[in-house]
Amino acid sequence: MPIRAILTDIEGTTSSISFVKDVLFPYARRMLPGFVEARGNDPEVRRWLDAVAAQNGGLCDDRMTVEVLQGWIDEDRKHTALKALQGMLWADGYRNADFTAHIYADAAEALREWHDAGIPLYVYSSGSVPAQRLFFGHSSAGDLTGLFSGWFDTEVGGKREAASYQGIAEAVGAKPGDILFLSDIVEELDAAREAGLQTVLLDRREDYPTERSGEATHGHRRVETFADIGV
Ligand SMILES: CSCCC(=O)C(=O)COP(=O)(O)O
Ligand SMILES: [Mg+2]
Repeated sequence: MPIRAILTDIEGTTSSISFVKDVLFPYARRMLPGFVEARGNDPEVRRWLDAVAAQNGGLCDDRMTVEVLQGWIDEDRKHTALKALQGMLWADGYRNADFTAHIYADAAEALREWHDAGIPLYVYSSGSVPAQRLFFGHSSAGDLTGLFSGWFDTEVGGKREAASYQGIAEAVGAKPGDILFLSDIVEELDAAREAGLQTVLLDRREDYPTERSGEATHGHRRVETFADIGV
């Protein structure tokens, strides 16, 4: 089947899980209390703090809200409010060069090749769109933002829901069957396949030391690097 657009996940797909879990999440956890104290009255920050407080019975003061958010970071909750706040926190880290976003060399190379071949590239991650732009703008392979034609986060819907992929196909103006979705999570690939997208499972040894095979792949084509995708 022809591929007219490629949609990619980030964590575990273009980039290592350990960079997100061992660098980005601890940074956000550490910086959160000072950030809320300094910027808690900015409307863009307040909006998300209030959303978290409302979800917890509306009785939270900021200190309690910070504790709730730190708990969500520990649980790796993909909550839109947490992801929006994390994006704001990481902006400082990238600006101060506290870290550079990890991208697998094979992913950077393939993304450049596909872009040069005229294939539109899109990102779909639980990380907020501003966080995605920061990530690819400060990556170990340089500023890759120019390679992408569009960005999607959980504002379009959850990554395990078929409707999200239908929404993305409509937004990019392509037939679902012409889009290839890349992810390390089989439940995300299941949802994309249900919406009619083509799928490939990234099964990177660094992220998943035990190879996923047989039933664990849910019938999705499996590769270990972007070089094996063969678009
Ligand atoms: C681009 S922001 C850092 C990644 C992140 O916060 C996250 O939750 C990654 O989720 P993904 O959907 O890319 O697996
Ligand atoms: Mg992922």
